[in-house]
Amino acid sequence: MGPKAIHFGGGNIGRGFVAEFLHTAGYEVVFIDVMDKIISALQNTPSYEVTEVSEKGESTKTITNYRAINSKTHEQDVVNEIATADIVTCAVGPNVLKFIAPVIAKGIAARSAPKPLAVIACENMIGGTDTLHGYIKDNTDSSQLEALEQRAQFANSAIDRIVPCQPEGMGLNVRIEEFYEWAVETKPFGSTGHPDIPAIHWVEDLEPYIERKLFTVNTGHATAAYYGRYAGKETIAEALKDPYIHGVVCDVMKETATLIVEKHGISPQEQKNYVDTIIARISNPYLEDKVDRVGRAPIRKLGRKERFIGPASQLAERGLKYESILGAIEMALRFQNVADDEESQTLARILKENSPGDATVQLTGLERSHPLFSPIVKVVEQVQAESKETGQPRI
Ligand SMILES: NC(=O)c1ccc[n+]([C@@H]2O[C@H](COP(=O)([O-])OP(=O)(O)OC[C@H]3O[C@@H](n4cnc5c(N)ncnc54)[C@H](O)[C@@H]3O)[C@@H](O)[C@H]2O)c1
Ligand SMILES: O=P(O)(O)OC[C@@H](O)[C@@H](O)[C@H](O)[C@H](O)CO
Repeated sequence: MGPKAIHFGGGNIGRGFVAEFLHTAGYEVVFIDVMDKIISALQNTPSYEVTEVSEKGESTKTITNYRAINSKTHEQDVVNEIATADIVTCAVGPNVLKFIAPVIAKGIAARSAPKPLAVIACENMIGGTDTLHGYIKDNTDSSQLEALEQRAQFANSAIDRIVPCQPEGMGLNVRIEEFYEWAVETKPFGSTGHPDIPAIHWVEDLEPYIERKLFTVNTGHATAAYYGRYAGKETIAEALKDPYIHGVVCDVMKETATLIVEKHGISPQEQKNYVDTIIARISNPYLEDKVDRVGRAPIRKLGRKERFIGPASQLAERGLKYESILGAIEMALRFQNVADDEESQTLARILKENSPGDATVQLTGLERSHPLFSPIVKVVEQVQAESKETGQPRI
């Protein structure tokens, strides 16, 4: 019998990235989700296809050897699976980590295997696994906390592959880009050694990888999404065809590059090559990645350690330029009342009900004494003024 992986989140990146590479590494994958539609499709379909699409054409892999459990209706089954698994991964979204933690805590408490469970959260966020670890500790009896640290090892990761929302009628099949990067820190595995997953790039210090990824790929991507939506574009590729938006995205990435080069000692040429690759990747017309997916959850994206405030605050602290990022933040603030995006409704409410300073604190978590605080307050004020005139931001 091969090793067993429990993966939370049978969505785009779950099926199109994590499960693909766990499968290739020889793992049986047990998908855990709360959506009946995904669970029954996974339970009733013995394989699905992951197709890489690029200008070179298409290349398809078939994924098999998986099962699926609905954690909403079969929690004890999930606990039993975790008790005998080798690895737990998740790609559920940063805001969902607190909801999956209780069942993971119960699963770890039920373990008797001598080898610790490897836990790797695969979310777009800094310290995703640390955050999940914190929630798991909150859900573990204080008498069991020492045992928890012996039974499981928690490693942060940086994960990069564009997996758009899939068109209707695709079933479980996923169309994705060819490029991928999955960096995971080695330290938490100590003398046990890390799991054997060839797709993973094991690194001692994850910070340069996660910051470079989040502050380049995701900052640029979100900038294209917010400017694109404002200009009435449907996809990121369409947005980047617009010379003005293309220029703004490049300017934003130039600013974040200054930080990446200065803070992480990456050479300017290496960072430039990285940026050029990202521009080509996000311009991929074969992906049909919608601006609403990339802009989703604007409050999360405006968070203190996230893709805009994260780099802009660090640039401001160093006295470096961040004006283009400020423009992207202004566009993010205009991502209000977007269909099926709860945070975009909350954003509209926060901007309507609060003073510019209070809204800035609520949305960004910036300290009032921070050098970035006043420039953001001005941007918030500007967007609030537009909404007052018309009842809506200028979209
Ligand atoms: N799509 C991408 O291009 C991409 C790339 C890198 C990283 N990510 C990150 O991966 C994560 C997931 O993104 P996605 O695009 O796959 O989103 P998605 O919405 O396609 O998938 C999320 C899945 O999690 C499931 N889920 C929600 N609550 C759950 C719960 N309590 N228990 C179990 N499952 C639950 C949902 O039903 C859904 O199937 C996010 O953090 C995202 O930032 C996405
Ligand atoms: O997943 P989010 O909402 O954090 O960000 C949206 C996209 O930028 C993101 O999913 C990218 O496609 C991905 O991070 C590429 O690796």
